Amino acid sequence: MVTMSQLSAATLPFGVAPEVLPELDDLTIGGVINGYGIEGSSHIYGLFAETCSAFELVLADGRVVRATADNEFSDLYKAVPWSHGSIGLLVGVEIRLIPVKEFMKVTYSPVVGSLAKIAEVYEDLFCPRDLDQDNPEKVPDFVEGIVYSGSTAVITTGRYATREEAARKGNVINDFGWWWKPWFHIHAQSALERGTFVEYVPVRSYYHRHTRSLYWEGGLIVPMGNHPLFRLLLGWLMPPKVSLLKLTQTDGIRKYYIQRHACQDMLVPNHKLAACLEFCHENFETYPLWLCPHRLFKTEMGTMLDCEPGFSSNKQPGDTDYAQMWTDVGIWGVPGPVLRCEVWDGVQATKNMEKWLRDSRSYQCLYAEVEQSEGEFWQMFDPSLYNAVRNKYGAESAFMSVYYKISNCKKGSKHGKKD
Ligand SMILES: NC(=O)C1=CN([C@@H]2O[C@H](COP(=O)(O)OP(=O)(O)OC[C@H]3O[C@@H](n4cnc5c(N)ncnc54)[C@H](OP(=O)(O)O)[C@@H]3O)[C@@H](O)[C@H]2O)C=CC1
Ligand SMILES: C=C(/C=C/[C@@H](C)[C@H]1CC[C@H]2C3=CC=C4C[C@@H](O)CC[C@]4(C)[C@H]3CC[C@]12C)C(C)C
Repeated sequence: MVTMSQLSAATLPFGVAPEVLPELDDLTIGGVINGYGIEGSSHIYGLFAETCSAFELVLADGRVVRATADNEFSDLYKAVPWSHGSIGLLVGVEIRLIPVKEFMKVTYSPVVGSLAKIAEVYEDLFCPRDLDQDNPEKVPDFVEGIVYSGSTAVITTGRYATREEAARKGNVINDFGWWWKPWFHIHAQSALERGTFVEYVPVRSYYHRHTRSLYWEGGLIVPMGNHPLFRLLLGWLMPPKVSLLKLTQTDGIRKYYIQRHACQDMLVPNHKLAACLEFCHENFETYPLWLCPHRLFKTEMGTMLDCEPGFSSNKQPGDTDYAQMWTDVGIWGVPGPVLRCEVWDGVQATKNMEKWLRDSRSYQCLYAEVEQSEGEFWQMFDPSLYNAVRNKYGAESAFMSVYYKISNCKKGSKHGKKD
């Protein structure tokens, strides 16, 4: 139950931070490990779970074990991410910390052109085609892309900077973490008019930059939330607690979100990004889209997700023998056809997306609505290690299987179809 906000507050006074710190204040360590956690530094370090060196778990038989990548419980260590609490209860975690500086030098670069051009510029900014593996300083510490329409995007890159550098004459310091400041994605969008600009941001405000507006979902819940007067007087109230929203969600709101709203993340290898953006445009036409690069590591044991088969012999910019460069495409908001009052079927759009992902050997994020069948789900994810670990540690008789926990088939029944 330790949150991302508590984590950064506890580590930054010592000049250190986790390698990957997902942006929303209230996400929990347990949630981002058993589900998945990502941030603009994941192109270097991978997903949050990969930055942890040990998990302490309570197993179905009551044993408390410490699992690491190379002890007798290494199978548990590999199987916990994406398992959604269906293997054991995570009660302790050892997280790797890195030394960090007090500021982030943020560069906002506008891109105008086709979706294919956006994908190309985005990729060039964090893994240049001439990437020299011996020159890692060419690679920024943080990267994210926000695609505002079928032809416009702003890619932001961040590099840690000292207080002295930030304070140098001519540099702009902008602490956009304050409640009266414009929401981050709106501020970033101004690069489309201003052109490329650079500013220095206190590092904690940068880490949590999407909290106040829940990326851009906050605008749907509080439509006037970014109005200057609202920000000035009531901005400190933002964001509404996601757990409270979930708890108070009525059937009507839930149906609206499933049928007339998109909230999905697609994980794709980078060389499929342009095709994925085209697919998103045809299937959802929802903007902005979020692009967050991350490395996916090849593992000997296999996990629920792994690199694309054959990637080592078909290496793309940024790939190594042991990790492939992927991107999380976040699709959150009201689809174009719904805005234009046209017919649009949210369930069908999700099914289309799941099929596209299965056909492309890519993955869906499981916090979202999952419509695919159990058989299709296990075509997308690799069940080998997951099933072996559940069987070996007695989880099968204690915890519901991940598919029944997260999929739509359980809705309406307390324990899911299988139970
Ligand atoms: N940048 C990012 O990475 C972001 C990620 N997210 C998504 O939000 C989720 C995290 O949200 P959060 O509210 O913290 O988590 P949730 O409470 O939604 O938990 C996510 C899953 O992990 C399980 N879980 C949580 N803690 C434990 C634990 N200690 N031991 C075993 N299982 C556990 C939950 O099981 P149970 O249901 O039984 O509680 C649930 O299935 C992530 O999984 C991610 O998909 C959202 C926004 C940003
Ligand atoms: C996974 C990522 C980001 C996801 C966020 C955009 C969504 C995660 C949880 C989402 C929400 C949860 C519950 C809600 C209650 C509803 O009544 C309203 C919608 C919502 C607030 C919904 C909004 C989107 C999320 C915050 C990435 C970054 C990996």
